[in-house]
Amino acid sequence: MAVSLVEVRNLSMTYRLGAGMLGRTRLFRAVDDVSFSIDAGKVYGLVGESGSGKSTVARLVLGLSRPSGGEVRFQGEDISSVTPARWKELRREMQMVFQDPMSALDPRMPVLDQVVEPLTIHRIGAAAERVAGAEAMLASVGIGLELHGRFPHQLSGGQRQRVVIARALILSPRLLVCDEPVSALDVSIQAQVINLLADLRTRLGVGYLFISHDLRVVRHIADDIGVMHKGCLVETGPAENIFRHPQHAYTRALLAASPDLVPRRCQKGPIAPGVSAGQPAGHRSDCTAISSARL
Ligand SMILES: Nc1ncnc2c1ncn2[C@@H]1O[C@H](COP(=O)(O)OP(=O)(O)OP(=O)(O)O)[C@@H](O)[C@H]1O
Repeated sequence: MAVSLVEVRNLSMTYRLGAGMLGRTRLFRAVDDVSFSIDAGKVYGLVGESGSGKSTVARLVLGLSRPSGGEVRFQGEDISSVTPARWKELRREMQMVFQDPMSALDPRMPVLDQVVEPLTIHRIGAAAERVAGAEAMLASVGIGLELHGRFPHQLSGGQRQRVVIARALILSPRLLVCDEPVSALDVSIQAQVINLLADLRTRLGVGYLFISHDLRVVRHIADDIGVMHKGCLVETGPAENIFRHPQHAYTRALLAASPDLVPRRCQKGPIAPGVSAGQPAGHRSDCTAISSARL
């Protein structure tokens, strides 16, 4: 059987919160027994309301935090037990695009240099090759030559996010973790950036962990979807199955919150009481994940 690009097994993350009234440290389980996999070149969309644990999963997949339980395997390798040398390679193979492009870019560095820099850090190619590679990558994300000398504050939000995407993809990663990559952009620009990401994954064969609270965005790009609720993955499966035959009440509630996307028959199921997209997560629920089988 082929090895998955990413395999997340029984992942949990418990945060220690400050001492409560009686001076005891309180624990908060932000991610609870989450399992899913992403095949090479595929897009796994992780959706859920604010606070449901999506970004925590992203940090764990990237190895930026240590899980309290479970493991993340990247191309079959447990990322918690790799050597420092292998870790450096993994840093190159896993790249990320976050919501705020401004924080991902150096405000004092012109656009072209921003994309050359990762090649320099990883000592890839000679100086002239790095520049040629960066120019080609900027062209493929739709950033013309006239913008190469500009600084981040001289770009629009959409242009900035394109530069961030070019900077991430210049290293030819196998995985791109996109955490709310378009939520800071105008709706008209969101579609352009999503189309660009969809096009790039097809052309470059890179797999995505694509996180969004917005089902409309995820539907455009994801092959498979996982629905998170209060730290648990309550449903996972092929995107079309999730949209057409949602099994979990919370998934139906999320779909009902995006009525323009829901096929009419999906709106008939019972809606979980008191749940809507964008509501902060409160107490834990039961964590029974429903796997939506391929039809
Ligand atoms: N370092 C931390 N210490 C304590 N609690 C944390 C920490 N980081 C996140 N949390 C909590 O864990 C829960 C999950 O947070 P996370 O950022 O993963 O959610 P999310 O689904 O990505 O939300 P959003 O869409 O708003 O970014 C939240 O309740 C959050 O307050």
